Amino acid sequence: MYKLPFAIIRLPKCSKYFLIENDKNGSNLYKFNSFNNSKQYILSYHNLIELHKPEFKNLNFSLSKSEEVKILNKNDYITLVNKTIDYIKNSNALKIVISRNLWLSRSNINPINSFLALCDANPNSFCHLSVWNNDEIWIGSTPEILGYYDNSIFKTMALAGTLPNKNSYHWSEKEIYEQKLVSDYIYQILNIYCDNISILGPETYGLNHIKHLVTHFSSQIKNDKSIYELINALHPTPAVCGLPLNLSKKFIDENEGYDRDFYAGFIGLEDISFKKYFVNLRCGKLFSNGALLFVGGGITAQSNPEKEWYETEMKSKIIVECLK
Ligand SMILES: C=C(O[C@@H]1C=C(C(=O)O)C=C[C@H]1O)C(=O)O
Repeated sequence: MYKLPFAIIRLPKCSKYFLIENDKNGSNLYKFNSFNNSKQYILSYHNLIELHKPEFKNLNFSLSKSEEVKILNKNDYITLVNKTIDYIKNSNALKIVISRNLWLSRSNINPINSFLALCDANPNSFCHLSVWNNDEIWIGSTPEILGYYDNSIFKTMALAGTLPNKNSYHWSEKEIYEQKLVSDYIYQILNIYCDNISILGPETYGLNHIKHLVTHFSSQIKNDKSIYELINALHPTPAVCGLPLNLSKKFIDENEGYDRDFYAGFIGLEDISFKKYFVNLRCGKLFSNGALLFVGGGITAQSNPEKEWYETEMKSKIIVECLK
C-alpha cells in the first residue's frame, strides 16, 4: 500500500501509466493548482514510475463520505445562464464561462477501475487520479493543454466551442466567435512572452461523443521570460473564465454560487526534461457515497440557455459512464 499523497497519470496519446510518489528530496514536481490560485497541492518526485496493471492493486486507499452538497437543478442553471446573457449584453463582458456541480450518487466507486476506464475512453486526453488525502481524491480526463514546454519551445492551444461529434452538426457563428476570443487572447499573451509564434487552426478537435474547435500555437519563450511567468499569465484563459478576465472572475465569484475549487485550475508536471500543464476539466472528487463532478461552458450574447444545459450534460457524460 502506498503512502498518501500520490498520483497516477496517463499522458495524452501514451499507453503507459505512471505513479508519482511524494519524496521531499525529489527535484521534479506535480502541481495541482486551484481555479482562483488560492490553493495548491504539490508532490515532489524523483522519477515517474511506470505502473503495470497488476501493480494497481497495491494502490489501496479509502474514500470518505461526502456531506450533502447543494446542486443546481436544470431550472436554476438556466436562470443563471439567462442572467449571464443579460449581463454580457449590458456590460463590457464578451464571454463568461459558467459552471456547476453534479452529484453522482454511487456507493461503491472503485477509483482505479474508474481511472482505467477514463484512460480507455479518452486516449488523447490527460488522465489522472490525484490522491491528496481521504477527503480530497480527484479524478479526471482533460483534453485541454495549457502548455507544453521543452527546450525553450512552448506549445499551447485555444480550445472552445462544443457540439455533438456528428457530421450533421456544423460550427455556427456562436462557437466560432467564442473560440476566436480565446485564440486572440492567447496570441496576445504569447506576444508578450514569446517570439516566433506559429499558429495552426482553428480546426475540429474530436473527442469521443463531442467535438471542440482548437487552434494550436507553437512559440519560443523570450530569453528574459520564464515558463512559470507565462503559465501564470495564461491561467485562467477565456476557455474557462471569460473576457475581459477580471470582470468575468468577479461575475463568476458573485453568481456561480459554489466553489470551483480545483476544477478549471491547472495540473503541472514539471520534470527536469520537460514541463506539461493541463487545464483540470471533465473532473470530479470521489467519495464513499458518490462523486462530485464539475462542468461548465462558455456563455456569450448568442447563447441559448437550454443548449448550454445540454452542453454541460454532454461534457459530463463520459466521466459519469466511467465512474464505476
Ligand atoms: C469549461 C469546460 O470546457 C471548456 C469550455 C468549452 C466550451 O465552452 O465550449 C470547451 C472546452 C473547454 O475549454 C468544461 O468542460 O467544464
